[in-house]
Amino acid sequence: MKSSLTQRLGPLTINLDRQRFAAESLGELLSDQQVRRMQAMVSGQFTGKAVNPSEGRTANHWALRAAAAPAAYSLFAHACQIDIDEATSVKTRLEAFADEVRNGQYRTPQGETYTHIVHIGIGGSDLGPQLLDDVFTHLKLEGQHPHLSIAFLSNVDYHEVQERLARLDPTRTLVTIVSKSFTTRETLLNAGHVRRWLREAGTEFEEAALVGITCKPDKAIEFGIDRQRVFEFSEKVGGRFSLWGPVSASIRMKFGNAVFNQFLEGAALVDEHVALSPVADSLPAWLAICDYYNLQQGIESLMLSPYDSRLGLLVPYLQQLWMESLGKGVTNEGKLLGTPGCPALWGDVGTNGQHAFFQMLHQSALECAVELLAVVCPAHDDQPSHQILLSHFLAQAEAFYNGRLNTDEQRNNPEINYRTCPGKRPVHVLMLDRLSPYSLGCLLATWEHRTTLLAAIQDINPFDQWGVELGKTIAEQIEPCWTQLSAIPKDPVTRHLLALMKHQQCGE
Ligand SMILES: O=P(O)(O)OC[C@H]1O[C@H](O)[C@H](O)[C@@H](O)[C@@H]1O
Repeated sequence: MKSSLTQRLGPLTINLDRQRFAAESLGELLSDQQVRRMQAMVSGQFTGKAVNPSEGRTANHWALRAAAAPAAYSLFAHACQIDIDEATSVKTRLEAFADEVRNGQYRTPQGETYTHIVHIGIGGSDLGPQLLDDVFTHLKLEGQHPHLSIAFLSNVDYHEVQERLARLDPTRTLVTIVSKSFTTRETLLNAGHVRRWLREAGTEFEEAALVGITCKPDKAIEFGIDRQRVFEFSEKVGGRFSLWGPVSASIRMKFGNAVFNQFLEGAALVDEHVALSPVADSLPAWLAICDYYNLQQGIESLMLSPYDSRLGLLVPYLQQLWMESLGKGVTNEGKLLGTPGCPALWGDVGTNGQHAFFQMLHQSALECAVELLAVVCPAHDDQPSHQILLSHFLAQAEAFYNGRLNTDEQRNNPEINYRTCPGKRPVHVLMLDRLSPYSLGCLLATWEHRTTLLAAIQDINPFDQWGVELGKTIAEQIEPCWTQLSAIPKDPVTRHLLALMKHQQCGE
């Protein structure tokens, strides 16, 4: 066997032996120019260069972790000391407030402790904290507050609002309104619903309960949030890279600062590794190079299956990071990209996926890469069942690549070819020693660097999302058409559909 493409970083191990290329050094798969762009992306982030050219911004989400692990950064981040200081100062304020909520110093107007948090936000202001809440709750961490629960409100769907609020007591609920822009329609609408619900219990509850997390503190104050409880983060932190900072305030409150800071330290380990490794040799770079190579082979789909139920929300979280960052149509120079900027990312936990969509990946003509993630040491003591789970994990990794009955002769033999599995699916194997705040931080920061490096290889901007604007603008134009007779949708199909809906709703 050729030398193994295995790399280990802290609690994370990757293996890339099952790929379609033969190169022993992944850097060989790239041009010098691509490697230079990767270098510029890495050093640009850590030295405050405008790596987000379409918005003329730096990207300093990593400074949020530097606030928890300063030593690691002192080696390379002098140029961004101001960003680190800013992140540290808001972290200190937030830590103090989270402690006050946890230890009952910050109380309801009736002098009781808070028992619920409603976290309102969407996209980057929701997916990360939801993932953290889910994983950390499963981990049964010592720091977890015994009585504090979090309910997330993201969608603009009143069914959800009703259902979530019905289970909560407005006199003992704290509300974190999380929005980088503080203009997002869904978030402000839900915040309005929740504010009314609090007000019905008494205006004093509304005044005490609201906490704002945003880059636009003036807007949060204008909304009615006390300045003391507005926690600001930098405009240079992209929404989908923002879970490391005040966006996760509710997580600090429920699980404690020590737990959250371990999560940041896990991410800081990856930053240090990426910054100090030869650029094409870092662990995230290996993954990004495989992703790029596969795209060039026409493999435009990536199925991710974590073999651990506690990671059930990982895929939705990564879908935003990956596809909002890399789903671009042009390069930084405005040239059309010939391929998608990333494979479409989807998947579900193993072994569940094996009994649903794996069949299609084993036998159909769909070109798909496969990423399987295992947690080697479980948090329970039923070793035999974990060994069965890991056996399935290892078996699928083998089956996707080796296939079955896949010689030309077998494939063309109708007597047996219904059993043919072509194999040669590129397989990325990822293993975490165990699941912890630290290892999760390490995993998510790995994906962030993988994302920005894949962007650099292709010369695309991973930090903007202009496509998202289009639907928002059209929705703004459609909204008044429900109530104003003079407002009519411009598009004839929308006009037709709206008329049908109105008819069905009111029998017009
Ligand atoms: O945090 P907000 O400003 O409310 O934005 C929430 C989300 O809005 C948009 O959908 C963007 O595409 C996302 O990147 C962002 O995370």
